[in-house]
Amino acid sequence: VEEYNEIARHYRIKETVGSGGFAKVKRAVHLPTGETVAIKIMDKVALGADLPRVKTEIEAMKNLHHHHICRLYQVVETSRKIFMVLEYCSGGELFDYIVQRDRLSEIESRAFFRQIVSAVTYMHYLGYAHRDLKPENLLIDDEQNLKLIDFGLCAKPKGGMSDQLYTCCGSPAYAAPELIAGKSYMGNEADLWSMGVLLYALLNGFLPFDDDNIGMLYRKIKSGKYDTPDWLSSESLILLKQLLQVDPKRRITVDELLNHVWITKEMGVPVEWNSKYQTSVLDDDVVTEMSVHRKVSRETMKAELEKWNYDYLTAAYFLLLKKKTSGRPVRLQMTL
Ligand SMILES: O=C(Nc1ccc2c(c1)CNCC2)c1ccc(F)cc1
Repeated sequence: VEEYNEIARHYRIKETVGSGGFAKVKRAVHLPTGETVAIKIMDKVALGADLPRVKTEIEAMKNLHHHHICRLYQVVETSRKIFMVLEYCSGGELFDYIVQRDRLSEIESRAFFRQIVSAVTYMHYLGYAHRDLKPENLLIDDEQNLKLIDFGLCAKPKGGMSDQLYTCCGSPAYAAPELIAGKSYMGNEADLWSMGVLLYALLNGFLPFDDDNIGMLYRKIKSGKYDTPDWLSSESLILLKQLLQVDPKRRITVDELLNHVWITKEMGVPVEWNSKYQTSVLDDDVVTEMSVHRKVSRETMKAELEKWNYDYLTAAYFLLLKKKTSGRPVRLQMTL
């Protein structure tokens, strides 16, 4: 109970919308703005050795501001719990979306895959590799936009993307051959393989490499051989072949992917991977509303906000900004 007091002061917690390994996710309402959020709740004792993964995820999300990456609004840590207040994605997981439809058309797959390419290119550009790309980690918001989640395994090698990574991680069915071979591997190259598995899942509704026996699964991945159902177009087959290249050095790169003929087909333009969010400059309307509401000067409020503490102020700022971009009034309802 006292664990929740801290969070309950500003949020009305609603139903559980997901529960994974060591986290439970609940829908909640941010009381000062009325906006809906998702709160990921973790128990530090239950986390055990996985606690560093949560710290990794929090630090990464603080630096990743992109319209196809789930936004972190606030972090609350009590003696026993960690609460991450995140962007709510009412459409749930892409995984369930595909299962409900058996498989997606090439046109719908292209629309989603371009968003994934946008998010992953942005991450790679900032020196991060996700390393756990799969449909369960892609959520759909209320405008059919994909939002990438779960940065617990992402890596930002010290020496930039050229640094090799060693830890084996992620979900086996999406893992690149070089990763399961235990060799050193490049995070961005492994992400490209996983994107190939993702594209295959979008277009077919099942996985290219699958087996209940982990040894058999690894053999299939290393073989690089997968079925090619007759509904796949020749262009789709070509792109899959370029992504699911067993040799990482022969695999397509994100730069080649951005304006690939399959990616631009009927869209006419390459993938725009730059973030639409402008976080370096504070929004005037939001600063005004917050400074008036807290009865402080704009300068004081700006100075507080620019600390980016990911506290109630950061959450109120981002959620007011979200209201503004969605065309809703930039108003705070109660004392912060
Ligand atoms: O919003 C989330 N999940 C969510 C929201 C709504 C629904 C679901 C998940 C699944 N059932 C349909 C409704 C969510 C957001 C961030 C996150 F890290 C994890 C989960």
